Formats: sequence, C-alpha cells, structure tokens
Amino acid sequence: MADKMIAIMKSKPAYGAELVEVDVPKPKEGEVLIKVLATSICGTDLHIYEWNEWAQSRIKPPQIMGHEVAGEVVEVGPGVEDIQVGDYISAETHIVCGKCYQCRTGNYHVCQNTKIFGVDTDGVFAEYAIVPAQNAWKNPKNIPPEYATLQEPLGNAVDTVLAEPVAGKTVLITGAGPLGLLGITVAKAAGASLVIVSEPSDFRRELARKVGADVVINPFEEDVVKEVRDLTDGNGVDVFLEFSGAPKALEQGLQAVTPAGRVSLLGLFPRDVSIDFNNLIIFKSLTVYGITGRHLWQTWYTVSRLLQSGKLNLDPIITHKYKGFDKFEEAFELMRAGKTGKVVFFPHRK
Ligand SMILES: NC(=O)C1=CN([C@@H]2O[C@H](COP(=O)(O)OP(=O)(O)OC[C@H]3O[C@@H](n4cnc5c(N)ncnc54)[C@H](O)[C@@H]3O)[C@@H](O)[C@H]2O)C=CC1
Ligand SMILES: CC(=O)[C@H](N)C(=O)O
Ligand SMILES: [Zn+2]
Ligand SMILES: [Zn+2]
Repeated sequence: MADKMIAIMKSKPAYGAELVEVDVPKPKEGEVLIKVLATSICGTDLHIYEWNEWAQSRIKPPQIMGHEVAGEVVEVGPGVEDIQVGDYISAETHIVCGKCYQCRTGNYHVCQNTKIFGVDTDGVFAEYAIVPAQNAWKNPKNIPPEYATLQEPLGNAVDTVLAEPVAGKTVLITGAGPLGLLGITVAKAAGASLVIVSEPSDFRRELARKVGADVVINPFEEDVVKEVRDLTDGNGVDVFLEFSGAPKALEQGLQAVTPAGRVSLLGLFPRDVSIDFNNLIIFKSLTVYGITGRHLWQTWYTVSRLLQSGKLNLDPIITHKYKGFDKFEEAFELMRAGKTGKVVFFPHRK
C-alpha cells in the first residue's frame, strides 16, 4: 500500500480548500484505516469550504475535510476486535462518550460530549482515512459505494420522516436540497399517500419530481398554504417536514399542517425565528420534533434495510460523480450555486 495519499485539506482559515499530498495515517488504539471507495459532500462541508461564521467558530485548520464515506478496512489499530481487514464499512459521524446522561439513557445522538468526525477531526475527503472503530458501520456487500456513502445523511432524512409512521399520510416537505430529496424518497418508500414539496429552485423542483414527489410548488410564485389545503380537502397535511432552514418555509408549513398533525424540524435557521406559537402550534395541538444526527444505532438499521429493499430512488439525487478529487473546486462551486443534488467522489477510480 502507498505511504502517501491525496486529500482535500482545509489548509487555511479562509475561503476554499487545497488538494495536497500527505502521509497515509496510521491507525491508533481503537481506530481503523480505510481505503476510501466513495465519499460525498454535505452542506456542512460547504459551510467549511465557504468558511462561514459557524465554521470559523468550530474548525481548526489544517484539517482534511469530509465525513460521508464508504470504504474498505485495510488496517486495524491496537485493541480493535470487531472490525477486520477487508470489512466494507461506512461511518457514523458523531463520536459519543458513552458516559453522559444522554448516552446512558439511550440518546447517543445528543451526547453532551459529541465530537463530529470530519468536523472536529481529520475527515474522509482522501484516498485513505482513519475511522474510530466505535463509529464503524458494516455494509452488506450488495450496497454500491455511491449509495453506502449516503447512509449518514439518509439517517438524518429517516429520523425526520419516520419520527412517527407516515403510511397513508399526506406530507408537506419544504426544501428539496440533498436532504429534502432524500426525505422525499424515504417518505414514498414508507407509504406516504401524498408528498407535496415546496422548493424555489427550478433545478431542485425538477429533481424532486424525478425522485417521486407527487406535487411540487414554487413558494416564491404560488400560495403554498392554499395549494396544500386545496390538495387535502381543506384540512391541511398530516405531516410537515422542514428541510430548508428558511423561516418563511417554517411559517408556511405550520399554517399548512392540519390540527393535531406532526412536525419534524431538521433545517437549521440562519438566525432566531419569530413564530406565532399560540395560534400555529399550541391551539393546533401539534406534535413537534427537533431532529439532529441519527439514533444509534436504530437509524442505521432502518437506512440499511430501506437501501436493501430497493425502494429508495437515489439515482436522480446523485447528480454529480467525480473520479479522483482533481475537480473538487468545480464540485463545491456547483453545490454552492444550488445546481447539484448529492455529489460523490471516487478517490481511486481513474
Ligand atoms: N439537524 C441536523 O442534524 C442537520 C441539519 N441540516 C440542515 O438541514 C437543511 C437541509 O440540508 P441541505 O439539503 O444540505 O441544505 P440546502 O441548503 O442544500 O437545501 C435547502 C433547500 O431549501 C430551499 N429553500 C430555501 N428557501 C425556501 C423556502 N422559503 N421554501 C422552501 N424551500 C426553500 C433551498 O432552495 C434549498 O434547495 C440545512 O438547513 C442544513 O443545515 C443538515 C445536516 C444535519
Ligand atoms: C454535522 C453534519 O453535517 C453531520 N451530517 C451530522 O449529522 O451531524
Ligand atoms: Zn453532514
Ligand atoms: Zn455522551
């Protein structure tokens, strides 16, 4: 195996990143080294690339970027027993402590001491990468790497959509970015009877249709609440899934969801949001879920089973595939322009 590798490095506290050649890392106690077969860009990686306020407050350059991955274990560090060389794995990004109140009560996804792999540590936008063995997820061999790398964001979508059952329910999704698109296919696979999607980007509304949305609405040109009510006999939808992080979308969704309906909030808002809690939540007796991360490890089982069921329509969502990392800047700029779904790199394919 090579002793040097190519990686996308956040080398400076400034916009952009660099392609660098670095030493292939050695796995320490409790770590494994993987050959990266596929890795994909998350919105968080874009924040780091753009070096926004959140990134400046969290990221310590120089650091290899990326946290969505599928790879083959090529070396295991001391003390690792349940992962072997040759295993095909993906990785949960939250490195949890196992000792705090949340971990000890089964809520690892909100561990008080969470470190995020690829955010607080070197990541996977590289030919090889270190993964904490406790974060490794063994993949069935029949899941292609371009799907396996999407399991981490699919976990966010599954926890958002399936906070409660959706079979036979009417659903409004606001935001058809990569995560909203994953939400659409999860909702359809799980039996939602009507999936309405509100998304201002023409490109992403078209993607939403291809993925399986029943109705798509441009919130900048149409009355979302009226459209939703017209489509649901005046009642409003049973389920509102917020995937945009847009305050206007939140308000529209709370108006469009039927009284006693269910709301899941995944989108992160750019600032504090003012909402009429009395009339939009309390007097409507809504059930509202805040969604973050993935339940460990229930969500990973659900995602893997949905993938193996063949019911997820992922191909339209993977809009860009790159062999190697040479064109990574193009990939980030296209994503920044909202002209992509999920972007996947295959570091070793020529
Ligand atoms: N809670 C969590 O654990 C996580 C939350 N997130 C958040 O989830 C959200 C979705 O992630 P991505 O798909 O990567 O984000 P994205 O920014 O690519 O997609 C958001 C979409 O919302 C659309 N949008 C903007 N204004 C809208 C409006 N008024 N109505 C409807 N749609 C509107 C945009 O056109 C865009 O397509 C982001 O806010 C992201 O920060 C992402 C990962 C984990
Ligand atoms: C921070 C991230 O982007 C990550 N996907 C997560 O789920 O925490
Ligand atoms: Zn992410
Ligand atoms: Zn903990």
